[in-house]
Amino acid sequence: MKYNKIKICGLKRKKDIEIVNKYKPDYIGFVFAESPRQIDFTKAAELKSLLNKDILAVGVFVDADIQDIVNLTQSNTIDMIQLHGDEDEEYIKKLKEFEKNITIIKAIEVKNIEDSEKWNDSMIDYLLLDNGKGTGKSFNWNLIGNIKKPFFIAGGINVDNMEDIIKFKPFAIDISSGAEKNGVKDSEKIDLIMDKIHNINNSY
Ligand SMILES: O=C(O)c1ccccc1NCC(=O)[C@H](O)[C@H](O)COP(=O)(O)O
Repeated sequence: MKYNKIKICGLKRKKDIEIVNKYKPDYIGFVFAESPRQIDFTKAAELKSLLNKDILAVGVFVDADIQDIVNLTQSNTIDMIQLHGDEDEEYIKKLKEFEKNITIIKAIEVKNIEDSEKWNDSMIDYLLLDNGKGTGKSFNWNLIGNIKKPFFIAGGINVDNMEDIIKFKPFAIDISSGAEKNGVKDSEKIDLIMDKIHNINNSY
């Protein structure tokens, strides 16, 4: 059976953790890059200690210092890495050398078909196809190429377009703005999103 996973990104309050512990997405994201959703290392460690152990925490970085990423991994503040900047294969190789078991998601802004296909032979574990960085806007889904890596789809996803996205066979879908009301994560929206994914997964 195909099982579509969900990542809810940009958590920064205790209340957000209470919400995800209730609805249990597969992944949550802590954004360490500059953003209205930015969280510092100390707060992320505190929130991770409250997070249900079945939910994996993804650290979202933009061209960050590799040592910071390694420290956050070794302290178990994060379980996976999402690189959302201009990180190249050399950077990824270095990260894997520091931390052999690290799981890396490389986020890219999709502007043409080659954008996604050029990561097929990379050391990354997953690709994340996005419009930008938490923009709340979609990219042109017809530009999803012949991707060999399992991939997340992000960018402007919400409860109303989830079914359309699933047709492109992502490993997971990633939602941030679509799970917010007045700039913060919203319990009702996350409830609807999780309900929708359960219905989709049960329909196979
Ligand atoms: O969310 C941010 O503000 C952000 C800032 C800097 C780098 C990455 C960021 N977000 C990464 C994500 O994984 C978001 O979930 C993804 O871009 C989708 O966001 P949205 O379009 O708002 O659903």
